[in-house]
Amino acid sequence: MNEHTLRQRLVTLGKRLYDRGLSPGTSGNLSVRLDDGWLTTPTNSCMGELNADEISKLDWEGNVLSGSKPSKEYFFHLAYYKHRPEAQAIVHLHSSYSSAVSCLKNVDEASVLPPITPYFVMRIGRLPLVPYRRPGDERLGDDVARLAPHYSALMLANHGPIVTGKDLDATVSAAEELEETAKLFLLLHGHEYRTLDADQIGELCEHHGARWES
Ligand SMILES: O=C(O)[C@@H](O)C(=O)COP(=O)(O)O
Ligand SMILES: [Zn+2]
Repeated sequence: MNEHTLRQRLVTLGKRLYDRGLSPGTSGNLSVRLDDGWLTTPTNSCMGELNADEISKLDWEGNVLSGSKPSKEYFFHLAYYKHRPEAQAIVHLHSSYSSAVSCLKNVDEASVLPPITPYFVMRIGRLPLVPYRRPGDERLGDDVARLAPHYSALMLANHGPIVTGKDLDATVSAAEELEETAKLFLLLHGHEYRTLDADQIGELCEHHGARWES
């Protein structure tokens, strides 16, 4: 897709996330790679009301080339792109169930959600917890740089998820699926439940390119 189409797609998908209640108020940010830089949502923008012409365009040093002032967290998007070449797009949300899970005590910090469904394993994989930092704290860029080569998605403690993917549409879909998995996980609280076993996960890795190694 060319830049013009991707700008329109950011507007459409931002509205979809907002309308589904996954990005309340002015929370969250989206970005996508271009051949000559990358696009991100402006800081303090409402995902439901993005304007294609105001979307910020940056270079690979983080300089703004056009558009409005970018997300204050442009630096963790940049870190993900630099350290995970296959990441073509990034979605950060404050979606309720995922954010609720990000606040739980005693979660497995190697993956805050267990492998309860195939789709979660295939589209997200292991989801490590990133220790809490104030939103906008540039040390988040270092955290992301360290983890990006190994994980397609991260959970920011007491905040929300960051999801990457092979293109913008796939990344938004994966973020939606993550939210559903977080919801299932919380619904299962207090119940005995199965997780996928090592053989079942291995099969997903073999047939669908999933990754679940520690
Ligand atoms: O939680 C925050 O403040 C940010 O992580 C966020 O979601 C929105 O920040 P901007 O992208 O700067 O609007
Ligand atoms: Zn946030």
